[in-house]
Amino acid sequence: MSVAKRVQQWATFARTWHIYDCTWQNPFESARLVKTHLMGLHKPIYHPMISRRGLSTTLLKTQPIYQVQKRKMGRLGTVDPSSYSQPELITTEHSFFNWKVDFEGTKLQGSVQHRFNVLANNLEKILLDVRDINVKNATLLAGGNEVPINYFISDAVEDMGQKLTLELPAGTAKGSLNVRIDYETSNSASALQWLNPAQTLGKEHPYMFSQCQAIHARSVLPCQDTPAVKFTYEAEVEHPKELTALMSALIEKKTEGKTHFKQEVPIPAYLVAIAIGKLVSRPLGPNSNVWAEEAIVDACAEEFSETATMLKTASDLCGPYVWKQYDLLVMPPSFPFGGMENPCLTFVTPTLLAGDKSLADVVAHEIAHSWTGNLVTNKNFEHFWLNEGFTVFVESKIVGRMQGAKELDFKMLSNLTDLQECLRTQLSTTPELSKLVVDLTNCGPDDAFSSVPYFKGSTFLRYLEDLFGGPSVFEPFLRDYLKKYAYKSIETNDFKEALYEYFKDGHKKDKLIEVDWQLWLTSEGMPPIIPKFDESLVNVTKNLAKLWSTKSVAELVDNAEIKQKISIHQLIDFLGKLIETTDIVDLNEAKIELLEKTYNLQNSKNAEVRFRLNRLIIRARLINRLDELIEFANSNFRMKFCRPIYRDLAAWPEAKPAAVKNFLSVKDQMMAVCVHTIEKDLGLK
Ligand SMILES: CC/C=C\C/C=C\C[C@@H](O)/C=C/C=C/C=C\[C@@H](O)CCCC(=O)O
Ligand SMILES: [Zn+2]
Repeated sequence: MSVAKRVQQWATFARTWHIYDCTWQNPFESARLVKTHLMGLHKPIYHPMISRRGLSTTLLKTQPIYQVQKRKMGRLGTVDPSSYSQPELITTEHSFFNWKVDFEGTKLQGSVQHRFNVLANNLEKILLDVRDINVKNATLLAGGNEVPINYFISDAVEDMGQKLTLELPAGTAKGSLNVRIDYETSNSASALQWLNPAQTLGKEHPYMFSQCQAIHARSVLPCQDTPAVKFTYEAEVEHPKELTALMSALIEKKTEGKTHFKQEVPIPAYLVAIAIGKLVSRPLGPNSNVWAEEAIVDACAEEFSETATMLKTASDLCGPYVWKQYDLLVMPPSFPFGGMENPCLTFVTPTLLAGDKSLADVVAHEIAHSWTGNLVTNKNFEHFWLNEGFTVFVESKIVGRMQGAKELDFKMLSNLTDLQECLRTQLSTTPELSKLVVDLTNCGPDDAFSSVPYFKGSTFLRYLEDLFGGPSVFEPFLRDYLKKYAYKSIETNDFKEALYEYFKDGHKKDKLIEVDWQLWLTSEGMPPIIPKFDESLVNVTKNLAKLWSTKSVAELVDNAEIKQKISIHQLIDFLGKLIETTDIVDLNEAKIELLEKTYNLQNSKNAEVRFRLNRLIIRARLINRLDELIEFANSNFRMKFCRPIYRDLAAWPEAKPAAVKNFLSVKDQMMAVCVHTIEKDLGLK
C-alpha cells in the first residue's frame, strides 16, 4: 500500500474515531498531526480495526483529553463573540431532539437533527458550538439518503466550549440542508443538573433540569448557540415512566415513558429547557398551571395566584401573547436564578415562596420576557440590556398597574439601591462591565452577568419615557417596537433606529437630539441621569436607614419612628440601604437583636429579608452566628443570595476558612455556573 493511501486511511480512521481540529490539505502533515493529536490528547485504547486494516501498530480509540486553552478567548464569531456559529452563512430553521434520559449515567443520549438554511453557495463547512459533547456520528440527510460526514472538534476555550466543524460535500448549494448528529452529553454538562432522590422533596425519585442561558445550550446539544439564530423545535424524550417531563414547548403527545414536545415559535438556543421529575400541577388560569413536587404544589398555587392577572396586564401593555401556554415550574433550591423565562414554562426558584405573594413580582418579570427577550431578542449578550432592561421596565409597569404608581416608582428606586451595591462589590474591579453595552471579546457571559443591564437599562428607558412625554406617548412606542422586531434578534442600534423612526415627525423629534447615547451606553457606574420618581415610599426607608445607622441602641430603643408600620418591600429596601451605608454606629450584637425584634426578622420566611439580615450579621462580625449564615448559604443556591454571602465571608478573615470548607463540601450539589462564580468570589480561581 502506498504511503499516500496509508495516510489517507489514517486520516479517514482518525476522522471517524477521533475528534480534533486540523486541516487535511497535506496528507503527510495530516499524518503527523493525527499522531500528535492522538498521542497527546487521547487516552490509548486498543482497537482491533486497526490491525485488521493493517494500519500502523496498535491502539487508539475515542476518549479525547481536551486541552483547555487558558489564553484570552477573543471573538469566536463575527456576529457573536461567544459563539463559533456563522449566522451570516447558515442558520438553523428547525431542530428535532431525540433524547433518552439516562439517570444512571447522568446523561442525555440520542441525536439532534437540524434543518439548516444555507445562505451561500459552495459552503464548505458548518460550525457549531459544543461543550463536553461526545459526538458519535454526523450524517447528511438528502433525498432519502444518509451520507456520513466528517467532523472535528477543536480544543476547548475556557468558559466557551469547543467548535464542531462539519465538512460539507463540494458544491453544496444554497437552501435547505438536513444534518443529524448522534451524540451523548457529558455527565458534567454545564447546563444540566442531576439530583438523586435524596436531594428532592419526595426523596423517592431522581430529578433533572437545565439552565441554558447564556451559552450552556452547547453542553446539551451541538447547535448554533447564539441568540442571533432562532429556530423552532420538536423533541421526543424517553424517560422513566413514573416521572413527568416538561420542556420550553407545548406537549404534543404523552405515552408511558415518552413525551413529545413542539415549540412552534422560533427561539434562540438559550431558551431550550427541560426538566424531569416527580411533578404535579395545579391550575392558575385558563392557559396556565403551576408545576412542582407534590409537597409544595398547593403553596405554590397560592403564592402565584396572581399569574393570570399578570398575564392579562402584560398583554394589554405589550400585545398578543403568542406562546399559547404560560406554566410555572417551581424548581429545586439549587436552581441558580430567581426565574428563567423558558417559553411556555417559566422556571422559578422556591425562594419566592414567602407565604404572602410579596416576591411574586419575579413572575411578572418572567411574563414580561414573553415579549422582551423571547420575542424581541438580543443578537448577542453584549446587548443583554435589550432583554433585561426592557423586561424590568415592563415588569415595573405590570406592578404599577396592579399595585399603583407609587409602588412602581418605589420599585425603580429600590432597584437603584441594589445596583449601587453591585457596583460597590461585584464590579469594583471590573468597572467596564458597568457599561450598558459591554465588550465580551475576552469575557464569558456568566462572568459579565450583573444587575447593570437590568437596572441601568430600565432607568434609561424610564428616562426616555419621561423625555418623550410619559407613558401615554411611550407605551404606544413600546408596542410598536415590539411589533417591529418580534421574532427577530437585534442590537442596540436597532432600538435606536426604531426610536428615531417612531419620533421622526412633529415636536418629539427635537427630543431625540437631547439623548446622549454615548453617555448612556458607554459610561461606567450609576445611570448618568436619575429620572424624577415619586419618593413618598422611599423617604420612609431612607429615614429608617438614617436612624439605624446614626443612632445608638440606647437611642433607638424608645424611638417611635422605628416602630412605624412599613410594608415588606419597604423593609427589604431599608435593610438594603443599611447595608449600603458606610458608617453604622454601634453595629453590634445588641443592635442586630433590636433590629430582629423590631421587625420580627427571626421568624421571617422571606428570603430577601433573610439575605439582607445575614449580610448585616456578617457586617457586625457576629462569629457566634456563623452556623446560621452557612445554613442560609446551603438552603438555596440562588446566586443572587449565595454569591454576596460568600463574598462577604471571604472578606472576613475569621470566617473565610469555614466558608471555603463549606463551599467545597456542597459544591457538587450546585450547578456549574454557581460553582464557577463562587470559586471566583472566594478567590479560589
Ligand atoms: C452584560 C451581561 C452579559 C451577559 C450575561 C448574560 C447571561 C449570563 C448568565 O449567567 C445567565 C443569566 C440568567 C439569568 C436568569 C434570570 C435572571 O433574571 C435572574 C436574576 C437574578 C435573580 O433574581 O436570581
Ligand atoms: Zn430577566
